[in-house]
Amino acid sequence: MAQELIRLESLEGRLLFAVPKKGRLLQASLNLLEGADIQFKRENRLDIALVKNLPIALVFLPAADIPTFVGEGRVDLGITGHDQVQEHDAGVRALARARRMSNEWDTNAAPANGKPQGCEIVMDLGFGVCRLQVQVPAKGEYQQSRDLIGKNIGTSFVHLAREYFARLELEQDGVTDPALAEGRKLRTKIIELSGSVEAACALGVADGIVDLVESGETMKAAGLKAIDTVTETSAILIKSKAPSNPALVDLIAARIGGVITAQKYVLCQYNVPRERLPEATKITPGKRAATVMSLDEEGWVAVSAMVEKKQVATVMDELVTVGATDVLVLDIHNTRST
Ligand SMILES: Nc1ncnc2c1ncn2[C@@H]1O[C@H](COP(=O)(O)OP(=O)(O)OP(=O)(O)O)[C@@H](O)[C@H]1O
Ligand SMILES: O=P(O)(O)OC[C@H]1O[C@H](OP(=O)(O)OP(=O)(O)O)[C@H](O)[C@@H]1O
Repeated sequence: MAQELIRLESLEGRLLFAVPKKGRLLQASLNLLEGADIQFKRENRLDIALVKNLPIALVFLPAADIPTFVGEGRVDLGITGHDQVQEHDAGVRALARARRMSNEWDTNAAPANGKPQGCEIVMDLGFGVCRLQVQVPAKGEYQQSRDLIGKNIGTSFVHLAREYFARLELEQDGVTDPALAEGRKLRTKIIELSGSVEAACALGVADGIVDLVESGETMKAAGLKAIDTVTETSAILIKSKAPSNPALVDLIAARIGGVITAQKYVLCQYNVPRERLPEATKITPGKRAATVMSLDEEGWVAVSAMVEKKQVATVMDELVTVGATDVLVLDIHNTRST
């Protein structure tokens, strides 16, 4: 406790950066921090770590809570899933609707710390890619989401699931007037589950579920199939609308952006006869433009250009067909551009 108090005091003047404390996004987030040279040592059981080389404190939080902390301006920056931000925003919309219905207007809605509410997406981080899908027993009677109207749905994403089924119910009932839509009670029952959602159908808790799917292994093992996608998601960097140190937020964003670019691209170098250069640079246009240098051999040039990793094999094949030789592919450790 004493150690925790000392730490809280030393947060003074530091930018607060929320990082998922466990789960699917943790390791990739730590790799990003390392790539961005954000140095820290996380003490055992402590969810706050002071960064040694920058005025930043990392706060390790559940991915699902990070949009709330950033959105309320308690924390300046955060890494979480886009699905979690969407779920949080759907929750905010539900609360606003409930307040409108009960005529409870302004006082509770004002942020306690006076900061503007909500978070902004700074960039996609390229990992944690998956889909939030409606799933039903593979051998069951339900074929489309509409068949689940009025049934029990198990999920951790209750607000997104509610909005999804509310839309389906409106469509089915032919309601187009937003005023009529506002006060309607949902016929579909959304059951909040905090984990192992895929077991809900087999255990008779739910008729269908709304859960994340990446490889589909979990879904298949549970005897389920996907019948619709609620949203697609990946990890994102978010910032509060009023960060305590905007310049430091921009610096961190630039560093993280550089690491992501480095992970996404390789450097392709080759030699090519000068007269084939236009064809070659069409294949490797580079991020801005390819670098072309003269070779100490008449009629030849050396070219280097960044190429997306996932395209590099095809690019190499194509370069050879236009007469390139000595094609090399090099890893990029880090990058920075404006
Ligand atoms: N199979 C997956 N593949 C890719 N990304 C995933 C996958 N499962 C979850 N994610 C991403 O990671 C985020 C956190 O999910 P995760 O299951 O790791 O949560 P958690 O914080 O460990 O909580 P829980 O205790 O509910 O499992 C999700 O919101 C989603 O953005
Ligand atoms: O399509 P797949 O590749 O099988 O991935 C999907 C699973 O991954 C996530 O759960 P996770 O394993 O993180 O644990 P959890 O169920 O406890 O959230 C998600 O909730 C699915 O269950």
